[in-house]
Amino acid sequence: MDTDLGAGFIALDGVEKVFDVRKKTGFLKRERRQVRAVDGISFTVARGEMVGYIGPNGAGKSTTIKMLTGILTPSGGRLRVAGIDPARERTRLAHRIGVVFGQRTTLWWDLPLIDSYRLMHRMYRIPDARYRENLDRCVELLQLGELLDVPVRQLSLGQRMRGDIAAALLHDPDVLYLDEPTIGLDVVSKAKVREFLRELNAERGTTVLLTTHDLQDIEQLCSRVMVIDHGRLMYDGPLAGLHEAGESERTLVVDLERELPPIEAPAPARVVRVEGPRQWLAFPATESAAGLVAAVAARYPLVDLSVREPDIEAVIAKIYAERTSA
Ligand SMILES: Nc1ncnc2c1ncn2[C@@H]1O[C@H](COP(=O)(O)OP(=O)(O)OP(=O)(O)O)[C@@H](O)[C@H]1O
Repeated sequence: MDTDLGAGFIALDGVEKVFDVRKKTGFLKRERRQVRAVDGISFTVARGEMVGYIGPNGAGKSTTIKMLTGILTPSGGRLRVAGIDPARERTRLAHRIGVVFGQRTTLWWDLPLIDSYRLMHRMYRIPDARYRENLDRCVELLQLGELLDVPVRQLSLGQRMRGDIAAALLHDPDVLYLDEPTIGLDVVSKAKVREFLRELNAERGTTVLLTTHDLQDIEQLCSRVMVIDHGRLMYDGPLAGLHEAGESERTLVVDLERELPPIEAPAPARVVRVEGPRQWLAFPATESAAGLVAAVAARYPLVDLSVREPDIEAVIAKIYAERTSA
């Protein structure tokens, strides 16, 4: 199917990326191998959409993002971001996009945060008034006020991440690529980052493509999710549909007052593990936990309980197994 590249703000049509890998197999002997990191991907993202782009390790997510920023040139297919061919006009595109890689920083390690921002102000030739306005807004919403004079290496991971997100937004990009923006953050920092992204999207209409292993990032931010595996698009639709496609389950972890036989839970919930007074009950991710919690609490002496979200890798693995066996 030929995707109309004019239709989406981000548009890919049959995009491929093949890496030539040379592996040493002996003295003076090398084997050449090709890795199809992205294997014919087509999708469009409308302006202002917030989309999750997920998949297991090595699925091809980073390679896709690198092609969308112009860092890598596709081996085949066509792509456009804001009407621009990224590989051909990387510098022009740089003024339209912001990128945050959770595991790396674009900030200068030894400089106070504000100095990195001043450097970006000049690098991107951001008009003074716009720079001021964007900086003030980010400082306020991301609570960076007290951190501006602190060298980046002294910031905590959560503070550094907020600093990085601000850096990606100083030039007012139309598109923001986020690669694992909440990785390693504590619950409070995660909430702050998510809240900020929601506001950014609602107020500015920034288009966001989000890569994450944290299903809650997607749940709280994205109405649409794309799943990629082995360089191919396996699923494109709402998150709820992903749960159904993968028939995923959540887990209710129950701490009882004492060791007891497995809890008799209302079907389809069932006990999947017992360890002393702690029991694990699996139930469909599409159902609310409230009914199950009430049923258990009415009959058993509880000390504590918590709900665990389905493991995203497990959901994807199930989808993949179903598609390949179909
Ligand atoms: N520069 C490169 N040279 C050779 N192979 C590469 C290169 N970059 C990526 N690959 C390979 O391409 C495949 C896809 O990698 P990619 O980094 O895009 O996956 P990913 O979905 O981002 O994974 P992760 O979640 O681990 O970051 C992997 O098999 C990887 O080893």
